[in-house]
Amino acid sequence: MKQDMSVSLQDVVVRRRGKIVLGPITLDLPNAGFTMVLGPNGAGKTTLLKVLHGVERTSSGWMSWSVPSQTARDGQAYVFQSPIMLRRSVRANLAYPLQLLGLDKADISARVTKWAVRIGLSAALYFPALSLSGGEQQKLALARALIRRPNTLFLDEPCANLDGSSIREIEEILREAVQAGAQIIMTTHDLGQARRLADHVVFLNKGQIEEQASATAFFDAPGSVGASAFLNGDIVE
Ligand SMILES: Nc1ncnc2c1ncn2[C@@H]1O[C@H](COP(=O)(O)OP(=O)(O)OP(=O)(O)O)[C@@H](O)[C@H]1O
Repeated sequence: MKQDMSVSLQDVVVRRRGKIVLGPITLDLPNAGFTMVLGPNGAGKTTLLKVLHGVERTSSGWMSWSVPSQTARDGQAYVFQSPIMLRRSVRANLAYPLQLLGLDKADISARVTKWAVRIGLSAALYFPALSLSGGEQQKLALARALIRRPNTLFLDEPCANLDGSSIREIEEILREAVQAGAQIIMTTHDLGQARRLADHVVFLNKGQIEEQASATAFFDAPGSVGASAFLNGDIVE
């Protein structure tokens, strides 16, 4: 059974070299399936994802999940824009998070086999992960995150620089994860992808939340000047 992992931020501020790069942010984020964090370059999207994941030091404010913070942390996975692979085989990369969880060998083998098939890499199980193409590495990174069945998956631009067929495959895997009960909080510069996947949108501009809405409301009738400009492909002031 997946737990409902909603999160609240109150007056959260992140400073770097004395400059505010995010906040102050006050936000109640429901578990909405797919939440897209959108906004222009440098708006603070990656920083917000890292705050939510607990790996970005905040200067002030507080955050609370609807479950104890350790439970929230244990249920999270984060896939970076450039996947970080162990310098080992595809199989070792898939097995690693399950070994950390202490699962028995039979369970690990079954899950690794299932995911290798799912991402089309069953013939490459013993290849070095670093010999894979960019799209294959990204699918492997995603599988390595999903193989331990997280409640909350953070994805920072998971499809940057990938071709159309890789994007399609990755979106399908993400949809299945949400159908299975995970929530996904992700950034993308691909507005087509945001429209295809989003249930909920958080729009950031200059470190501030300018709008938060259901995907339908956001895309059909954006409520802020910045979001309208962003959706029109204009320069966002
Ligand atoms: N290590 C750092 N030191 C100082 N400033 C940083 C650092 N990393 C990011 N910033 C600044 O913090 C702000 C927010 O960056 P962030 O990466 O969160 O934005 P973003 O919306 O994800 O951008 P992009 O769409 O370009 O990935 C930007 O102004 C950026 O220049």
